[in-house]
Amino acid sequence: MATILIVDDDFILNGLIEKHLKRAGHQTEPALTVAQGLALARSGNFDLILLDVQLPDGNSLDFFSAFSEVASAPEIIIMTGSGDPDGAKKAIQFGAWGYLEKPHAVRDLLLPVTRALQFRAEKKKIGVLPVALKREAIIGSSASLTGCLDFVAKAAIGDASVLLTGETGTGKEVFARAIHDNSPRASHPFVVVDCAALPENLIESTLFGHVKGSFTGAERTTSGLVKMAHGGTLFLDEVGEMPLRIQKTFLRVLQEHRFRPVGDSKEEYSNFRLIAATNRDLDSAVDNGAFRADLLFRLRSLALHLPPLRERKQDIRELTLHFLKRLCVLHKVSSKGIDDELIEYLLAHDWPGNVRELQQTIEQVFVNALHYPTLYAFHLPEHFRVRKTLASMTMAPAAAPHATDIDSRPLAGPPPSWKDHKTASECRYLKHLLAFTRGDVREACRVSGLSRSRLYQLINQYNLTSPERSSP
Ligand SMILES: Nc1ncnc2c1ncn2[C@@H]1O[C@H](COP(=O)(O)OP(=O)(O)OP(=O)(O)O)[C@@H](O)[C@H]1O
Repeated sequence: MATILIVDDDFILNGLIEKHLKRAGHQTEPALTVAQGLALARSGNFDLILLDVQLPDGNSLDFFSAFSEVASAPEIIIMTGSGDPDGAKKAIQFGAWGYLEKPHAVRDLLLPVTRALQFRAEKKKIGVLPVALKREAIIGSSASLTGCLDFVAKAAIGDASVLLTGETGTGKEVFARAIHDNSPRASHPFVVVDCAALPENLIESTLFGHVKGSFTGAERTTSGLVKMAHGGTLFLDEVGEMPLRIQKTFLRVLQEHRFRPVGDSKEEYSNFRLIAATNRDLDSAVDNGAFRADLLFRLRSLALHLPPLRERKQDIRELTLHFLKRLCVLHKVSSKGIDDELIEYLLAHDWPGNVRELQQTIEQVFVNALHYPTLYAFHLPEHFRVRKTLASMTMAPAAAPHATDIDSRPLAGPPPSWKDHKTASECRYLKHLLAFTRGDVREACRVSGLSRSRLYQLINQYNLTSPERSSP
């Protein structure tokens, strides 16, 4: 006998399902809304939840993780209208046990329920009932983010190498840490290697260590980052920037977990798990000969692509509240409210710098509103307000200058290829950025929303004068 929660606002259907399940010997509880369902799920000890999608107080898929993460970690079967392949796909991506089309929900009920309960019983027997994921640093409950969290839960169990891809600022490092923190290696170090910032002449020594006197300046024997990650996780950030000659060496290290410190005759061993991240298309890099196919194959045993923020705007409000709360605690000021118009502005933006850009924007808003109890759109950086004001004027959208446009003059003559145009614009933007921030890397990152390593990567790519790397 199992305990089953039925969340469906159709009172009659709910009753029919209850009757059916009770006849089969199960205990049931009905709920008519997301809120009621969540309250019951949190206070009860359910084996299974039958979850309708469209409920009076919201789409239950938006709360899927809240249902699945309650203490009893129930199986979930989604129920929705017929002919909704998207709903079915989403349900499975979220980790639902199964999917029932509503018109036949009563008729077809018992088979999936029995299977889900059998599966649960087996899980209990072999002791793999999911434990709640540690995800304090990861905010958001959109469908795509929840899918990424499911990946974290699965990836954390084993030792296979993981490749995280996604635009700058989407949270690749945050997810790498979450995999580590949820893994059996959590009590050992998480060591970050920023491949874009490795000094060319010291790469081997930084990674593998060196013995005293092996080169000028090697005053004492030092361990490298690979050794430091022994027992824990080695995180190769911006792995696409790793020079080819090191890629070859690293492939062997990855296969054998053995390496030789600079100037040493003996090999050392390190039992690390590898997670790598990149915002580059490594398949194209392989085609261009800039990245080794065999290394990519090794890195990509498990792969996760993190969606850009513009594709999961449902997370913006939650992230904003989180960043604001953190700032209030940090600066020891009482909590502040957020005006709805401000959220509208944030939702209208495309966030090329993703969560990092949102975080920096909220920091700016916080500073501008330091003495106010509520944050208003007025406190946003100027370019947000300029763009919104222009958009709301009668001006045709195409004629409205974009605040971040570098050159809004009409183009003349035959257009260059898209690639040439993109290269020229990127280079011009970088020059403008570096001149505007007088080469201050931290400021350039803040203004552009680029990460430090991505900025260096672009500076190298366009052969621009590299600013000081020592600034924090
Ligand atoms: N889901 C999230 N919840 C809370 N904070 C997040 C989330 N995703 C990213 N952040 C924050 O955004 C910032 C950028 O995240 P992170 O460095 O992990 O991105 P990234 O994809 O590794 O960027 P890059 O490719 O530029 O190195 C960090 O301050 C991080 O804490």
